Amino acid sequence: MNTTNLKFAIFGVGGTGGVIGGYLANAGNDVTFLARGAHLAAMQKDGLTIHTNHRGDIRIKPCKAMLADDYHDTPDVLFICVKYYGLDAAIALTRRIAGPDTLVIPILNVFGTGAVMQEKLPGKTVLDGCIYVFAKRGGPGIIEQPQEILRVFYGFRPGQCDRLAPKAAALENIMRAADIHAHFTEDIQRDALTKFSFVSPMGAAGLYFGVTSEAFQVPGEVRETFIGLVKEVESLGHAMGITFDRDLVATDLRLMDAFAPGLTTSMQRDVAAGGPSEFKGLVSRIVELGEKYHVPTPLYQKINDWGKAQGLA
Ligand SMILES: NC(=O)C1=CN([C@@H]2O[C@H](COP(=O)(O)OP(=O)(O)OC[C@H]3O[C@@H](n4cnc5c(N)ncnc54)[C@H](OP(=O)(O)O)[C@@H]3O)[C@@H](O)[C@H]2O)C=CC1
Ligand SMILES: CC(C)(CO)C(=O)C(=O)O
Repeated sequence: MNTTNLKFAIFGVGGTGGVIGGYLANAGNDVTFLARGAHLAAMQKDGLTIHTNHRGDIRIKPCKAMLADDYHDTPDVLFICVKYYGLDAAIALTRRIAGPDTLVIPILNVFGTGAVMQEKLPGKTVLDGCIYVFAKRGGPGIIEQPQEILRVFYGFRPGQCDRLAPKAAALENIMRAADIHAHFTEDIQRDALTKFSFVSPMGAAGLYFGVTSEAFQVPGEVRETFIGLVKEVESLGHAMGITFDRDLVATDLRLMDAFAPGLTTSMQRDVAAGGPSEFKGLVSRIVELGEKYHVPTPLYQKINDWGKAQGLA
């Protein structure tokens, strides 16, 4: 298995896919961006530009970009970077293009996405993953990344065949060389739920109170609700048999307190834009899991009921 020159395909070139693919391509890797519409047309004509606040503009030109339907190669690594409501298309694409040696890595915020995909894709290797980044699409061909944070975790779930572990380990080095803080972790469920324990409470409370990052950084109802939601996720994790390697409340508060003012989660931005959102995967899912594992989730229930009344769930 050649792990020195990996071929990457990125499905979904928005905030996350644009940054992962853009950094990899900028470091000289072979990256194909699978996109659509005016964004695709702009990438094909003018390349992909990532505006960052910490290292200026990153420009990928020429940029290998095409419609997913036009991709007929077999990538070594396929990053799935669409929203949860785009997962059916991701599953169909993976079924068609992933080979026996392809690592498929979904980085979605919705905990458990890899297992959901794997169930529908026997014979493929779908890991689980998550990402810490703030990024969104600007105009066509443009990604905005206003914060420096960029960490990607991925790994095999317990019991999953890890025949491709050497390739997954090589990937970690390739990503690090591209300035992506990658972690090929031995406990992706722990690490993905740790990430979830931040983004879900921030998104849920942010929507419920209609606030952005600075409101979480001062004592009061917003911060207390955030802490309460983190604790509910933590209890659920314990009930699911996950052992965390850190205090989630302290970790999540530290992360929150370091944020610039005015930041929101991608779910909040989707709701603000009036389109579909990941509310079901990020909020309702915890209520369902709470019922399944007999863990009380009163704050999630309250916000879920509110979200249902708003038409979000
Ligand atoms: N953005 C962020 O800062 C973070 C996001 N996340 C999570 O990462 C996941 C991805 O989010 P994000 O990157 O923000 O999402 P975006 O909406 O920014 O990007 C998704 C992209 O996928 C494209 N897409 C969807 N379906 C197809 C298709 N069939 N063919 C081609 N392109 C397609 C969309 O195109 P179109 O616009 O045409 O629909 C869009 O450009 C989510 O689970 C999110 O919660 C996690 C951490 C941070
Ligand atoms: C935690 C956060 C806010 C940044 O990684 C995120 O995941 C999101 O915007 O969806």
